[in-house]
Amino acid sequence: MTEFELIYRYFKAQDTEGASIEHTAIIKDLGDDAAVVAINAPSQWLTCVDTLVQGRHFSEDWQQVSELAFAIGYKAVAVNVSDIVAMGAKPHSILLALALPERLANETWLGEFAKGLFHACKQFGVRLIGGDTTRNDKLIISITANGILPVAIQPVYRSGAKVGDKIYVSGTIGDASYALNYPETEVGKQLAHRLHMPTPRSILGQKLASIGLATAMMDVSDGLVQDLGHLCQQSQVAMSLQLDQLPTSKPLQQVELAERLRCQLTGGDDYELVFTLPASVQLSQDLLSSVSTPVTCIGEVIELQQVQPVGNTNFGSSAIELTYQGTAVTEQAPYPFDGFPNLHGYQHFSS
Ligand SMILES: Nc1ncnc2c1ncn2[C@@H]1O[C@H](COP(=O)(O)OP(=O)(O)O)[C@@H](O)[C@H]1O
Ligand SMILES: Cc1ncc(C[n+]2csc(CCOP(=O)(O)OP(=O)(O)O)c2C)c(N)n1
Ligand SMILES: [Mg+2]
Repeated sequence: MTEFELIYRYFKAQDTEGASIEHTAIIKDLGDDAAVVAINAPSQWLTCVDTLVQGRHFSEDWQQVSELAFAIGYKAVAVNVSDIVAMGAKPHSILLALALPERLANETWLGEFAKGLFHACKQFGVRLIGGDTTRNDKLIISITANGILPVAIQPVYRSGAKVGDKIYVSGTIGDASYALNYPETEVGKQLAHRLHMPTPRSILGQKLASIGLATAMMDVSDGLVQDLGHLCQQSQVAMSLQLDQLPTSKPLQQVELAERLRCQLTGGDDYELVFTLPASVQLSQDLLSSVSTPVTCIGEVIELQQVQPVGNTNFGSSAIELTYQGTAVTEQAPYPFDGFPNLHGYQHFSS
C-alpha cells in the first residue's frame, strides 16, 4: 500500500450521515494543499492541537497497540473535542497528522483505527478535513481540532473564577488513573473503558457557555489539583476542595480511601469538565435540561493569600486547600492520608 492509497482508503471516505449544517461550510476537505472552510463572519473559530505518543499516552507494547487500535483512534479525537468543549464551543472539524510505523500500515490496524476515529467523529459531530501521513518507528497521532461559537456567546476561559464561586466537576473522577495503575485488578478492568475511551462532555460544555453563567472552565487532563492550579493562577484566586464530595464511580468506591483520593486528585486522563459558578446560581435540572451528565459541587473559590508569579509551577498545590469532612488536611494532620500527599499531576517535563 502506498502512502496515497493509505490516505484515500482509510481516511477519504467519510460517512456523511450525521453531518451538520455547519459542515456545508467545508468547501474542500482531504486531497489538496489545505482544507477550505467558508467563514461565517458572525461566528468565532476556535482551534487547538493535542498529540498522543506511543509509550506516553498509550502503551509502548505492540501487542496492546494492536489490540487497542479502535480505542486509540477514538481517544485521539475525544481528547481534542474535550479541549474545544471546555471553551464552550461546538466541535466542527479535525486534521489528523499520523506518524505511522511500518508494522501498523496494514488493513487490520488501520481499519480498526479509522473505525474508532470516525466513530468518535460521528458521536461528537466533527468531520476530518485533512492531515498528514509520515512513517516513524513509533506511533504518534497529532490532531488539530476546530470549533465554532456564535459571537453572541462568550467562550469560557480559565481566567474568570471569582472569590465565593462554587466549583463543579462533571461525571466521576479518578477512574482513568486507577485503570492505568491497576490494569489487572477487577476494579481496573471495570474502569478500563474510562482510560481508553474517555467521554468529552460536549453537550454540558456548550450548554454552560450558552447560559452564560460559568465564570471559568477547563477539562481535567493532567489531574484535578494541577489543572485547577492553572485555573487559580489565571484567575488569581485560591480554592478549597472538599475531598468527601469528589464524585466517585461505583467501581472506584471499592478502593481504599487514600489510594482512591490520590487517583482523583493527581491521576488525570479523565477529560471531565471543571467549572465555577457564582454561589447565587442554583444548578437546577431546568438549567441543565438536555444534559445527561451529572455535575457535583466539590468546593469553593477563596481569596489568594499572595499574588503568584506566572512561572510558578508549584502553583497548583499551593493555591488549593483540601478539607475532609469539614477538617483541613495539612502536613500536621494529613487524615485521611497517612502523610500529606504529593499533589503534582501529570507533567511531561519535571525537574
Ligand atoms: N509547543 C507549543 N507551542 C505553542 N503553544 C503551546 C505549545 N504547547 C502548548 N501550548 C499552549 O499552551 C497552553 C497549555 O497547553 P496544554 O497544557 O497542552 O493545554 P491542554 O491541557 O488544555 O491541552 C495551550 O494554550 C496551548 O495551545
Ligand atoms: C502508557 C501511559 N502512561 C501514562 C498515561 C497517563 N497520561 C499520559 S499523558 C497524561 C496527561 C494528558 O496528556 P497531555 O499530553 O498532557 O494532554 P493535555 O494536557 O495537553 O491535554 C496522562 C494522565 C497513559 N494514559 N498511558
Ligand atoms: Mg497536559
